Amino acid sequence: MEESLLEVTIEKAGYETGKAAIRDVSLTVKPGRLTGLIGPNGAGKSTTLKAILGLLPYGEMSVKFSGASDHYAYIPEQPVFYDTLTLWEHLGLAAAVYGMEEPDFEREAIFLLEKFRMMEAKDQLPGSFSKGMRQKMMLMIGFLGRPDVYIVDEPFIGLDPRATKDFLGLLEEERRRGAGVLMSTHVLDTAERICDEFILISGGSVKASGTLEDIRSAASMPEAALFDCFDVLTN
Ligand SMILES: Nc1ncnc2c1ncn2[C@@H]1O[C@H](COP(=O)(O)OP(=O)(O)OP(=O)(O)O)[C@@H](O)[C@H]1O
Repeated sequence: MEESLLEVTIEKAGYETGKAAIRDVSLTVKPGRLTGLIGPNGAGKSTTLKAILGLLPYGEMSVKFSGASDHYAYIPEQPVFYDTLTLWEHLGLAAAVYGMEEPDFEREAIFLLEKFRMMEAKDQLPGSFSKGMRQKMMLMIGFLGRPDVYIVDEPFIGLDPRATKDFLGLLEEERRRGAGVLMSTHVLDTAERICDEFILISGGSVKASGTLEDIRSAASMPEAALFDCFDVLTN
């Protein structure tokens, strides 16, 4: 069996000790594969990602990054940035945290600035950026270190169609390199196209998981789009 980059078994996790916001959520991330975490507002998607990242006060759970793959990037839904650092300085700070050598940092940072069409904004402060530009900055910081595992919380809101295409192209390249991805999203038509597997969460627990075929079986809708299965399984 193919080795997983990340194996997660959450019995219970939440924001207060003893109070579970999510329960019985298990998932794996494999090399080159994209697992989509889907579910309605308030279902527990961000909570699941935060639990995996160790950001919650309460968790009865096991999170295993296999072997050398403890090198991961978390790309949050809400951009986080320093008001006094330019885009280039943010990338430099991330590179220092990743332990990158200066020439590698400069090559990769320039590649990403060109890829996301942000070269002109390189010396600007993100406080003056649009929502989409801030989101692109978070993506660039995530891609910079070329991690083994990407944990991405709703990347599509705020990105224009061209930026979405640039992002998906780069993610595809990273998957070919062997990186695995766990991504939460509401954009189900895109999820249906790009994900290998799905975890459908509602009310803090998993309602269905597996390939699109598995989700269709769970919904008893053999030919249906993910969107329609979602509707049936979360109602
Ligand atoms: N900081 C917090 N403190 C307490 N409860 C929280 C906190 N953040 C989220 N919750 C609760 O945890 C549950 C799951 O929320 P979560 O943010 O994981 O949903 P989500 O699936 O990511 O939703 P959305 O699609 O709206 O982003 C909700 O009941 C929510 O009220």
